[in-house]
Amino acid sequence: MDGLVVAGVGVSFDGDPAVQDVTLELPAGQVLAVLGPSGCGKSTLLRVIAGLQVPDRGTVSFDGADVTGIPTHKRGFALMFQDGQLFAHLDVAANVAYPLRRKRVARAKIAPRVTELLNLVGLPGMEERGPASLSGGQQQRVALARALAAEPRLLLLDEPLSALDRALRDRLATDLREILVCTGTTALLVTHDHDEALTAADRIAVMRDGRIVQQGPAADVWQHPVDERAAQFLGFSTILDGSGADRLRPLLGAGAGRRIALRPGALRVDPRGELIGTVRSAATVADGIRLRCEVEAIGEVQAYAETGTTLAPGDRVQLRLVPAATAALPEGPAGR
Ligand SMILES: Nc1ncnc2c1ncn2[C@@H]1O[C@H](COP(=O)(O)OP(=O)(O)OP(=O)(O)O)[C@@H](O)[C@H]1O
Repeated sequence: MDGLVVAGVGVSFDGDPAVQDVTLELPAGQVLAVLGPSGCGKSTLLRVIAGLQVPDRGTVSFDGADVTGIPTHKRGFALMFQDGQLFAHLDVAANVAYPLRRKRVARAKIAPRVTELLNLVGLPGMEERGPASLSGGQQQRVALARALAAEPRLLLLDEPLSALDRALRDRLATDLREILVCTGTTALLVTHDHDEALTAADRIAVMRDGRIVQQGPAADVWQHPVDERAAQFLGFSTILDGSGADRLRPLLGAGAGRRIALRPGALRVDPRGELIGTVRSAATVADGIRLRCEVEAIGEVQAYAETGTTLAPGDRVQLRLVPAATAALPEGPAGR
């Protein structure tokens, strides 16, 4: 297969397994997000792929060739970290040009390429700025331009947006996706942020306790979390079974399953809504009014109303279920 194949990789530190039997596929030209909580082994896995960590077992291959024993600088991969790690003493142009100089690209070709890369990441005309004069988001854009400069066969991104605030992170995740797609870059991103993973990636692998518990196209993983813990990690806030799931199943149609996961926006106040709830609390948030509602046969759930709606504890409301914000969970015990 063209692209990255990780097969049976394991790494232990002093006998404690950090990565266990990880197998991953990333087809050329696609973006894979490895999504998992802090300490699950994401960075260790990324370091193995980069060649910075020797695995105890397993192999890393790229475009059909085993690269497990190849040193980092000979893999043709690029790395980008949470804090960009720009060279503070070099201006933006020199930072972006750094990999080109190392590759001994002809001097006359470097300046136009730097201009092109800065345009690509949305920083036209910033060549002479110093890293310290840039915002956190701008610094990450420069780091991305630098990582892309040498046209890596594979771009490895370790929590590239985690140091940024939420609004900026959302915008940059969208831009990152566009930039990776339009340059045809094969990229692997590790993150603990499900929104970032869904925005940026074609494929998602969910990692937990050193293992990949689920992987596939982003939409499949999103719609069919493998278990309850994966669902929670993917941003589903409520898991219903028993009478709660029975009440919702007719609203979801065939294939709804016996356990149903709801995202925070799955229930909306709507006069045509099929469910009746009693408001327990209401709080104004950025995108509307967030309610806790008691719904018969379901219990207390989160719901949203449009900004400007006046609601108080004790009010009766009709709630509409948004099927796209639900997922079917497999039956059986909660995830490990
Ligand atoms: N060089 C090391 N020596 C010893 N233990 C390590 C080393 N690197 C990582 N570990 C341990 O391996 C486990 C996985 O760490 P890793 O950094 O890969 O997780 P992570 O998912 O990337 O977490 P985070 O997002 O917090 O960085 C942790 O228990 C960590 O303490």
